[in-house]
Amino acid sequence: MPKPSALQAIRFEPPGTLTVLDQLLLPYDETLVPVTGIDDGHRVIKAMQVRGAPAIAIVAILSLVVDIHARPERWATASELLVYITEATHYLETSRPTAVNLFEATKRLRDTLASTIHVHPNLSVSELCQRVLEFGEAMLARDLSDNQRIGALGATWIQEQAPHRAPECKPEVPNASVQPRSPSTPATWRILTHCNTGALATAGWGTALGIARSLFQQVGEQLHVYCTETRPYMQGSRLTAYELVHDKIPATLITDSMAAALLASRTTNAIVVGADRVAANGDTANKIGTYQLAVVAHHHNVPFMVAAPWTSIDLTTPSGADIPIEERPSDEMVTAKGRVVPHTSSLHTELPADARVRLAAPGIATWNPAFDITPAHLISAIVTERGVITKSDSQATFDLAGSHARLFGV
Ligand SMILES: CSC[C@@H](O)[C@@H](O)C(=O)COP(=O)(O)O
Repeated sequence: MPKPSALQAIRFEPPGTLTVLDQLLLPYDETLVPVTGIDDGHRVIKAMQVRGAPAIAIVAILSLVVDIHARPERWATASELLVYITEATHYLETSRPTAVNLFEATKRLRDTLASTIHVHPNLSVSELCQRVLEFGEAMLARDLSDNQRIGALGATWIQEQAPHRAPECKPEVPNASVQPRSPSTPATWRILTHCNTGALATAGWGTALGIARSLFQQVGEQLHVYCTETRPYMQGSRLTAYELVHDKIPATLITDSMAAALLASRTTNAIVVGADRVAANGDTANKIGTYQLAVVAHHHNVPFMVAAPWTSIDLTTPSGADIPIEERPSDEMVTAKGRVVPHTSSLHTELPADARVRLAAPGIATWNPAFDITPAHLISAIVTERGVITKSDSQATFDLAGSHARLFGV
């Protein structure tokens, strides 16, 4: 089990104690929220107190673990418990629709338990509860090891494949979080990332941000990470910046609208993002704003990398057109309600509270998709824990079913 750290989104003490870091309050407040069962699990996922494709799946399953261990006397047989688990996992699936990790984990759990009971018809309720606990603990351990593998593979790929930066590049934007780099010393390696894909979105280390961590381990201060704010939830300014400052990785925050100007003014080795669902042809659903970064990367001939464990790859979904895109409530876009206020003015304190969290004119209509689809032809590489998957420039899509067969030896 990974040792507790300030960045640990999920804290589980087997078999029945689960808390999550309330990410609506970061970076200003580190509050742990207890998750005592599937209702709490559904609520913290839907409200985005915990978020990130892998973390959503892990918290859903662990909320079921604590739920069934609370009062196992509710069931007389393992088969009765399996009925409850089946209903509970389908309920947890209604929390958020896009990240496939949740559906992969719930289906795999149901199939595993049904097979177990078929082979061991006399399994007791407590023995089945134990199997669910082991399943959840294995998810935590596997996600962390997957991320560290993705980080190492991605960092190596960038150093081997991404264009080395010209020395005459402009220096980095001054960086307050570590010893300010002398203006005349530009970084050797520069990457841009979007949303939050670090320890706060996973069991630890992270996927795209895991690549940044691994690259920092290898090249140190010669790395400079640029992260976008990622409106409207602000995963970048509130969470990724928090992780980068915590790890003392040289970094600069930019607004979402600055990405094209950054690539136009500073040679960037790669744009590295995560994924909520990668379709069989490589089309990728990720945080809203990812698609436009891929277009900008293509225009500037910058490698565009998707970092995703195989639990985020959905071979049953043929293309991006088939991926459900979550729409979030309007007030999450036009107010800071429910999360820390990104721009609380110290002036005008006489205004009513609502006016101080309102970010748009009352009455304006909104469109608030939480994700968008990046077509496979804009993606240079998909970094998985089993290997980096690429395609020739003449290929518009990936053959991920073929990659899976090759990498898993099936
Ligand atoms: C390793 S996290 C990968 C993705 O889940 C991440 O990039 C993302 O889009 C998160 O969206 P969120 O809405 O914060 O759950």
